[in-house]
Amino acid sequence: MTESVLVAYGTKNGSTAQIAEAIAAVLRKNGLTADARPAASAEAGVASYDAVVVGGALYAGRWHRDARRFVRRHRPQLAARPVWLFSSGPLDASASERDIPPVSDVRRVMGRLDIREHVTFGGCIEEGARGYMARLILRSGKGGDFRDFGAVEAWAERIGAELVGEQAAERGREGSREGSGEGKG
Ligand SMILES: Cc1cc2nc3c(=O)[nH]c(=O)nc-3n(C[C@H](O)[C@H](O)[C@H](O)COP(=O)(O)O)c2cc1C
Repeated sequence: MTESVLVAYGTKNGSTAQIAEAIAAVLRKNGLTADARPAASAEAGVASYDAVVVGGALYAGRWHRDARRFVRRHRPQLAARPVWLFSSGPLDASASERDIPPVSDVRRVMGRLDIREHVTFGGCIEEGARGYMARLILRSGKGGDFRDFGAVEAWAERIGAELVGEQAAERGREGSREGSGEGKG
């Protein structure tokens, strides 16, 4: 059976949702089933998925509340699956130039769940963004789109390769068990 991946995201202005969609699209290209869903939506249940990617926008040094709540709510199911995390935030090229360490909310998750990897991608704030601070950032000319979709897709390719590789290895083990007659009788 094809492995299925949930890409759950917490966003305020929509740019993290687009990163999640890009990740899901790459996973599908790799032959997996993948859904990008708002972390707050009821649909974002975990039980029917084999692996989970959770992403959240960064606001004032915090991982988006929906991403935090999602992890809290689904922790037992997440603990039983491969999990990757991402953050999106920096409004400059820094995330493309170096690894940006996880914020404390994400570090806390990493202390409680054995996740595969966390990465921080550049963020985006554009005309129409909600909130006084967002408007202030835009007015001061510090807005823009700093998301590096090449980096996002490369990361998703790695996740896809890992899952597809593990799936093939599992099938190989099942095949050799059947071949040796193990489990029969
Ligand atoms: C009020 C405000 C606070 C922000 N705080 C941070 C921050 O602490 N760290 C960071 O890397 N980016 C910060 N950002 C940038 C956002 O994380 C970035 O715009 C992100 O792409 C927004 O994601 P969203 O469109 O999914 O809501 C902030 C943006 C705003 C408007």
